[in-house]
Amino acid sequence: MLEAQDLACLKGDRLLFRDLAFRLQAGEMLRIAGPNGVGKTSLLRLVTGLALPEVGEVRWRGHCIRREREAFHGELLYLGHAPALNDLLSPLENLRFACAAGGDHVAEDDCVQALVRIGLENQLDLPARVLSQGQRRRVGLARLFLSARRPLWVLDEPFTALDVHAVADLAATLSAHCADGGCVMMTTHQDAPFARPPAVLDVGAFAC
Ligand SMILES: Nc1ncnc2c1ncn2[C@@H]1O[C@H](COP(=O)(O)OP(=O)(O)OP(=O)(O)O)[C@@H](O)[C@H]1O
Repeated sequence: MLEAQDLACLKGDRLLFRDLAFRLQAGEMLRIAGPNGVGKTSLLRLVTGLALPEVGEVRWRGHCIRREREAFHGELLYLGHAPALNDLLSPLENLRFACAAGGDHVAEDDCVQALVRIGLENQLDLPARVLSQGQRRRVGLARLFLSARRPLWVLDEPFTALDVHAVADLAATLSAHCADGGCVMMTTHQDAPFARPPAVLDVGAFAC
């Protein structure tokens, strides 16, 4: 479904990696590994089309994502490493805004159910500024329950700040998405109890 060939990434005047290639099929999970600063987030930004590679290209369903941008983004859910919340809005308002901004027209009841399912039933109407770091992370992750129709999930450090039960729940959610024919590409520095261990792409192996 998703593949990259000969990718090179330039940041400032520094080439982070080159000749990077991978393939991600339906039902598969790929973990992007490597030390701090090696270029994992930078790779996710290339893969999502938020940044352009210096060399190489990314293909989705055989088409270059630069040429089929709209169709590709309609099938992609990208969650960055920091939950992008408006501190003045509640989790419910933030989730509804994120869905609308991403082009998903989701009913309020479905947003409430997603937040309850991710463990925020007691925080639905609080301003986001009073939430703990783990609760902030959960608000962003609630989108996963509203994005089953998007087969490709690209997640930057989704486990950060989650407690042990939330890590297990998220691992199960990601495993279920793959079992349903979706695919997941993520960075993480921690182990999680996936149904099947993900394939690993070590960006350090392509570092310049
Ligand atoms: N505009 C820029 N100019 C120069 N260097 C940059 C620029 N933006 C990012 N970098 C560098 O690019 C490198 C890769 O950053 P990136 O966030 O992709 O790393 P990472 O592997 O995701 O790290 P971490 O594990 O800490 O999240 C870092 O060394 C960073 O300092």
